[in-house]
This record gives sequence, structure tokens and C-alpha cells, in this order.
Amino acid sequence: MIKLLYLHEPGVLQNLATRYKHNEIYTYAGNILIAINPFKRLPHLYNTTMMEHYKEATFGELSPHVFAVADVAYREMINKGTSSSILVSGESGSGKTETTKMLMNYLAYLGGRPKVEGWTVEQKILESNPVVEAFGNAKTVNNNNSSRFGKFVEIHFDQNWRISGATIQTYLLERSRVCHISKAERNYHIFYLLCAAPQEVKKKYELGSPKLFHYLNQSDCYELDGVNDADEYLATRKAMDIVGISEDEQEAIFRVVAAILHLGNIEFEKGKEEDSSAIKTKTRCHLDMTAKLLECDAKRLEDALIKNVLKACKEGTTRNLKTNAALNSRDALAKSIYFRLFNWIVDKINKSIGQDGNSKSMIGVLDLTGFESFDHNSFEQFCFNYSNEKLQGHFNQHVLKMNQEEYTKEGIEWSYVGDKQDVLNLIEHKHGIIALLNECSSSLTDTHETFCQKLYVKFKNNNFFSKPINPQNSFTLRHFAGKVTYEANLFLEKNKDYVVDNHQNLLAASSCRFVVGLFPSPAQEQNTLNASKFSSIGSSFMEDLNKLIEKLNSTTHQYIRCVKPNNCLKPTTFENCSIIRQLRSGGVLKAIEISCAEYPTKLMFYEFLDRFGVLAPEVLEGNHDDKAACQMILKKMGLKTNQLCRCMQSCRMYYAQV
Ligand SMILES: Nc1ncnc2c1ncn2[C@@H]1O[C@H](COP(=O)(O)OP(=O)(O)OP(=O)(O)O)[C@@H](O)[C@H]1O
Repeated sequence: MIKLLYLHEPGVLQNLATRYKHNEIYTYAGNILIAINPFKRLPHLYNTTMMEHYKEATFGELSPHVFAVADVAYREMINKGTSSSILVSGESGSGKTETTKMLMNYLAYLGGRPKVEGWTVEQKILESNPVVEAFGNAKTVNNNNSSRFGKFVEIHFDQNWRISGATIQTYLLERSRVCHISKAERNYHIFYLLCAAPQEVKKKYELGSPKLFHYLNQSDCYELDGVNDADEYLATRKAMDIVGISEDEQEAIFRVVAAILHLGNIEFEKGKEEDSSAIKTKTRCHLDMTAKLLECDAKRLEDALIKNVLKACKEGTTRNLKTNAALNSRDALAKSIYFRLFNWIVDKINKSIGQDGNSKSMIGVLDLTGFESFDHNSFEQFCFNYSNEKLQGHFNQHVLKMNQEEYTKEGIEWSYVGDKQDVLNLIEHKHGIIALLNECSSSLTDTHETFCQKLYVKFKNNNFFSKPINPQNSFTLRHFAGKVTYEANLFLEKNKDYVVDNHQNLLAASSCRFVVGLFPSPAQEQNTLNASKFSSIGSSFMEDLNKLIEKLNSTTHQYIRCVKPNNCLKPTTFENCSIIRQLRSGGVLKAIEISCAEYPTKLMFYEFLDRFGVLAPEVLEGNHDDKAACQMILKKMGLKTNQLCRCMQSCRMYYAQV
């Protein structure tokens, strides 16, 4: 892109469209790699021959490519000993996860070891992808394989620049999906894979078609185009072997997954006592099966679902739950189990791969959940979009600032262009939205209505906040990527990070060691966490993001901007408006704008002389150095709107209106 003589939006778009037509999906815009999702397999771009080419080449010698970006990070590590982070960003479905996998493949190729017995570290790292995707990805309206969590993978290298370990840090899994799915979406892949497992496995867990399970049949979408769940089940089992999850552990994991499906089929009716509920007789078989799979007492499970332990009263005092509250209790249990299971899997992978405490350098790859705006947006979208704001803030600070600092360094007069990102401030300031949400979540009297009323009063003059006419109890934020309206009705509940005491006690008493490991007894947990204290998901997510930014700031950065060319997920369709919107909101056009605003064209001195020397042949004939010769030509032509850089090896001339 920077080779274009004139940089402007239509030119940028035309350039990308032409390249995309020829399957050239990668383009550089300065130090950013733009990657346009091809929505079709392009194996020739990623094979070993291609890796060999990029390994041999210097940056810029070959066509833009995701391998070239990883190569820069690897070479910088070798030459300067620096650690790097590759930040992959873009909307949901734009190709971040695929790009991340290509980067990891290439780094494994560069830093891999000759095969010894068993699985190598890099094989384990690569095979962690299908495992975490099976448990953490799902079909959404934007993407058939949408990551419902963010991740930062740190790959460690030893003194010989070989891969010596890795850590996967995950961020905020979308818990609500376990129990609620919208039209045309699916639950987490693993549930469908297990329903497509070999007959003997399904028999063991009393599973059948996904249509039989409430947590899967709320949407009529069961299959994914081009994906065979039975094959994926086997592939996931194999990947679990490779990442070091033992046969027994896999058995326990799938038992827990099956238990969640049975748990979701338990229904309630009015109980005999007033304001109480009871298990519907026809669904009692699911209660028994859930108890069997979780190896806990069926009666205790029943009580844990239809009764609540009163904390304020003496030990053992319980209150009956009405049918709706029992349904909520059932769903809360399912979400807690799944969330803990997901974290257990990530921890296990980390332990199995191993971290290298003596590592010389690391290369990190960041893939956060993309920006989302659905018809209905809740707390999860709020958090995902907040993390995208955070990443955008980092990008603005580093890329826009970096470009402009170059002007300053080169002695070019320049007035600063930048985004202040006030919406970030609105969310995370000590008196911002998260703080208010925490205040309301921990109060006994606040509801989602009072939370919204407080928001409306507090932020009525904030340009990034507005109160929509519809729906009630919602608020709109003007994000960098567009406006999103959030429905606040479950915000308070979803912000609370806790496991119901009843559920905790039930599972801590399971005869299955694996289940107990997911839910250590409160006494054990008390050591690490003050259970009685309110714990806010919003705040801990904010803390995690701040730590992440700190880590990113301690490394050098490479940026990859993934772009979704259309919303119908089809190859060859290039929707100009949507692409321009993504480039604008992602700061790519802003970076280009900095180049355009006053000095759209940059030429090396010798290029300028080559091109414009004809205007002053006498200058060319004289014995002047290049910079002085350029100055003489400009002076002769009476042009004042151009500027010359200070003399450095990479000296360029910036000029306008020539
Ligand atoms: N380089 C590529 N080559 C072929 N297909 C691709 C490529 N990048 C993306 N895709 C296709 O686009 C789909 C969506 O990509 P991906 O899952 O990486 O998006 P994402 O940005 O990570 O989305 P989300 O934020 O929802 O997780 C992939 O499942 C794949 O079909």
C-alpha cells in the first residue's frame, strides 16, 4: 500500500479489491498487515514450500504474508534478543483465529526441534488449538467457528532459538451460551461432537441426537456446512492425546459434558408446598443420569436444584425455590460446571506443554474475541467490545503515535492526529460503567432498572453514551467500530462471579476425583479466595486486560488487521462499504491519513532527482549531494509546501502539491 503514489480511501479500496480478486489476500499498510478473509481454502499460500521461501527472504522481498510478520518477530528475537507480540484484531468472523493458527504453524516451523520420542512441544502447542476450539468455539450468526473467549499464546524460545515452552492465557469464556442459544446459532462444538461420537460412547452416556437436548434444541441449527461432527469428535480425541490429556481424564471430561446435557433436560413443576417446585416425573431419568455421570447423590442433586441454603441463617436452613428459580438454579449449575471444565482443560494443556522459566525470549500471539453487535447484546458483548476498545487504544497509541513521532524525528512540521478513546474512559474509569455495575451488583436493593437509571443520570452528557428509545432498560455506547445497544436486564447477575453454595457442596462431595478437582471443597478454596466477598467479573476482566496491555508494552509489536469482506461468509464478494468501515474503525485508514494529510507522497532523494531532475538539468550537472540537489530544484520551482527530512540513512522527501 505504501508504494501507492497517492494514498486515499478509494485508492486503498481499489488496491485491496484488485489484489483480493487475484487471491492476494495480504497487503501491507506501513507496518500493519491487512488480511482479507478469503472464505475459501488457499492451501498454496500456507504449504511448506511457502514457509521455506519466507524463511530465506528478507522482509518486503516477497509478497505480503502472515509468515513474513512472524518472520520479522523471529529475526528480531535472534538479532536483538527482543520479545515480540503479534496483535491480531478484527471483527468477529474476519479471520483472527485462522491467522493466529498460521502464525503458530510458521513459528513452530522456524523454532521446531527434530522429532524425538513422544510429542514435541511445538506439536503440543499446535494441537492445543483444536482442543480449545472444540470447547470454546461455537457457531454464531457472524462465524461458524467463533471463539467465545480471548487468548494470548506465549511461545518461549531457548538460547538456540528453539521452542522450549508455551503458555495459553484465556480471557472470559461466554458462559451464558451453555444454557441459551439464539436462532441460527449453536452451543459449544463439543456438545455436538459428543452426540456424534461412536455408538458405544453415546450408549454409555445415554446420548442421542442433539435435537433431544434442551441446551441444543433452542435453535434449529445442528449441523455446520462442510463439518462432520463424528470426524471432529475423533480428531478432538486425538488432539487431546497429543496435548497430554490422559485416557481417564478424557473419559471424565466427556462424562461431565454429557452430564450437562442431561442436566439441561431436567424440568420442574409446582411442588406440594407453597412456593416450592418439584422435578417433573418424566424428566427424573435425566436427574438420575446427571447424578450418575457426576458421581453424586441423586437426592442431594435434586435438593441442590429446588432448594436454596440461607446464608444468614444457621447452617443447614434451606428455602424452597419456585419453578422459575429452580430453572435458574439448574442453568447456574450447568454454567459453573462448564466454565470450570474449560479452565481445567486450559490449565492441563499449559502444564503438559510446560513453561520455560529460563526462556531467553518469547513471541506472543493475541487473538481476542472480535467486536460484536447483534440484535440483542448483553454483558458478554459489552465485555468483548470493551476488550476490542482496549486493543484499539493500544493500536492508536503505538501505531498512530509511532508514525507521528517519525515526523517529529525527521524534523517535519506536524499537528497531532489521534483518537482519545473516551469510550474506554467511560467504561473503566473509577466512576465509569464497570464501577457503577459493581456498586449495583453488590447491593441488596439495586436491580437492572435502578442500574440503568443511574447510568442515564450519570452519563447523560457523555457523547459516547445514549439512552435508546427501545428496548427499555438498555443503553447505547458509541464504540470505535460503531454503536451498540446493550440490554441491561441480566448485567447485574452476569457480573457476579460465584458458585451457589448448594452446588459447590454437592460437587465437592462427588465420588469422582475429577469432579471434586473442578469444585474443591469451600475450605480448600477459601485459602485462595475469600468466598464471602463479592467478586466482579467485569473488574477481574479489566484487571486481566490491564495486565495483558502491560505485557504487550514490554515487547515489540506487529499488527495484523483482519477484514471480513462480506457478511454472507462467501468467497469473492467484496463489500466496499463494510470494508471501508472496518479499515476506518480499525485505525488503518487513520494511519494512512497521517501519511496523506500533509505529505501524501514520500520519495527517496534519488527517486525525486530521477523524476524531477529534468526541471533543472543544471542542478543535475553540478556536483551536489542528493539532498542539496533536491532543495535547489524545489527552490527553482518556487514550491514551499514540501518538506525535507533530516539527513538519515533512510532519508525520504515528503512533498505535497508537486
Ligand atoms: N486465511 C484463511 N483461509 C481460509 N479461510 C479462512 C481464512 N481466514 C478465515 N477463514 C474462514 O473464515 C472463518 C472465520 O474465521 P475465524 O474463525 O478466524 O474468525 P475470527 O475473526 O477469529 O472470528 P471470532 O472473533 O468470531 O472468533 C473460518 O472458519 C474460515 O472458514
